[in-house]
Amino acid sequence: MAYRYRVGVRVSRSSSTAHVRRDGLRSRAGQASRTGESPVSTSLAHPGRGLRQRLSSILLVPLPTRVESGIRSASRVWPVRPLADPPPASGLRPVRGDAGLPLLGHTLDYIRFGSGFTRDRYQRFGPVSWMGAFGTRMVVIAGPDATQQAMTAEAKAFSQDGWTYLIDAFFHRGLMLMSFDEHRMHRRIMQEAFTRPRLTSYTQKVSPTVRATVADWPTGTPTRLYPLLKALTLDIATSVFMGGRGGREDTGAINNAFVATVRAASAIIRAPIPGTRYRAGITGRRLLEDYFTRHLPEARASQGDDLFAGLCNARTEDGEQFSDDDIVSHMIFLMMAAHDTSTITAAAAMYYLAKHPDWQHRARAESDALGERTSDIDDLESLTTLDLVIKETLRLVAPVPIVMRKTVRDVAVAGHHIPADTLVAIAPAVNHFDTDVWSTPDEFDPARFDEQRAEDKGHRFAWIPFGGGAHKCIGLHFGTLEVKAILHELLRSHTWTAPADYTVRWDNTSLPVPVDGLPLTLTRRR
Ligand code: HEM
Repeated sequence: MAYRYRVGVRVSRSSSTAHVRRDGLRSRAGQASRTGESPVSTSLAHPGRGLRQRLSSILLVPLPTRVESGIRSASRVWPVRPLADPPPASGLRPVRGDAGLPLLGHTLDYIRFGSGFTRDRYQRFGPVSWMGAFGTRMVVIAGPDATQQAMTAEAKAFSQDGWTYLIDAFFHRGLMLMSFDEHRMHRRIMQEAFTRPRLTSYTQKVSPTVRATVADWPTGTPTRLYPLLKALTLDIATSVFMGGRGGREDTGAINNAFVATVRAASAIIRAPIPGTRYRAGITGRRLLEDYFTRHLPEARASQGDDLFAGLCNARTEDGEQFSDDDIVSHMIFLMMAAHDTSTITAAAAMYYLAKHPDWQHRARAESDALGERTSDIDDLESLTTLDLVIKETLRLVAPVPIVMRKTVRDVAVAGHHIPADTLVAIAPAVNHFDTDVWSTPDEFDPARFDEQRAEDKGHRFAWIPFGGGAHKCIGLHFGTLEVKAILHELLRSHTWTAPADYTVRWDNTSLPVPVDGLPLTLTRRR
């Protein structure tokens, strides 16, 4: 990779080829420089091109409120029908819902309105409904009671094949795609790579990467923070997950492969036709398999304290361990599971802290009190204000707003009959706004999580950004620590602001990402 931007900044000192342009755009294999395009010229200062970049999809074009609510109402015009008749004398009700547009169903409504759309349907149909989406029909389960029932009491009726439908082609044999006994066995082995001593070593690697990276971030002008954070979390993953192995390879290509696999999950055309998102996802998967397979022998031979070596050496008391193929598949899934979710959380937290300077100030006071030293796991765990801020951020912007399942037999949820072999989307993000649990749920109010108010304790399934039951996120502690380390370092080194009239919009094409890359203005403190 022997190209340079005319005006650009190296974002990371730890990755050799990961370049991010001054406006926060990650390089796409040097395209911009080869075409002679100045990176700064693509910044917010140039409305024409900026517009194209800001609108990640034509579906997300901001519209006047009247038109927005018109589009929302249009999603309600379709005839409502029962999904299937309940067994006679069962006392169960049919699941009601509608198919939406031919083929597309309600896919476009979801992309545009995200959890706003699922909240609408919850109000309209209650905790169990069905809709057409992603070329098929799916039941949506939402609300704390129904979610709890599906994820715990009736969990045996739900396999992970709902995920298989959406992402198996790209995340084949990731832990989240496994069900029942096989899942239990793989999870037991993987748990060995997530013990407290291992988390301590992973966390140790995060702060130095963050410190080195954010020192180079542009200041004094609106900068798209999301791509910068995404590059940073990829650098962190390279260090924590790979122990620096492969650090000299084209991290830009690896990043693009991840982006392609994640985006392909919600592709409307679900066949590998050239030029489609789906095809790009398949190509990305191949590249990632090749990448991890190449580095596997070295990771196997090492006793390293990175996650890759951790998976290679993980062994249960009964001697169960992963095969080479397992490790490659688990690494691809883990990198994806950790990378986007942490980036979204860090970006959303930065947004809320910009909009609520009182909380930024309060969190900074705690970070400053820790002093200059590189924070370890105990330091990060002591940052209680950031705890509240991160919890509230995960409530308002759940990085995984729906989790997928498939029924393996007929099952009753909240008194509704769901037939066997039905695709199911459980919607945690709806629970996060339930007015039975949360006061003024649309407001950013981190103190709702403090010991006095403890609103989250109102229901076991009120706050479930990491899911619940057997598949609850295995990386929830590491994910939280990573986001904390990023915010902690940023609070110490910078302040940041957003214009008073700025409101972020989220693109829900796959996991939620800020449509405009999140332009915030950083100011260096020292
Ligand atoms: C803020 C960060 C994160 C969020 C919000 C998040 C969210 C979730 C959710 C909702 C699930 C449940 C999926 C389901 O029920 O089907 C899940 C599962 C999972 N997550 Fe995370 N995650 C985060 C970070 C991480 C990190 C850092 C890692 C790895 C280092 C990770 C690895 C996994 C794995 C392996 C699973 C599958 C668990 C299983 O099926 O047993 N996640 N995550």
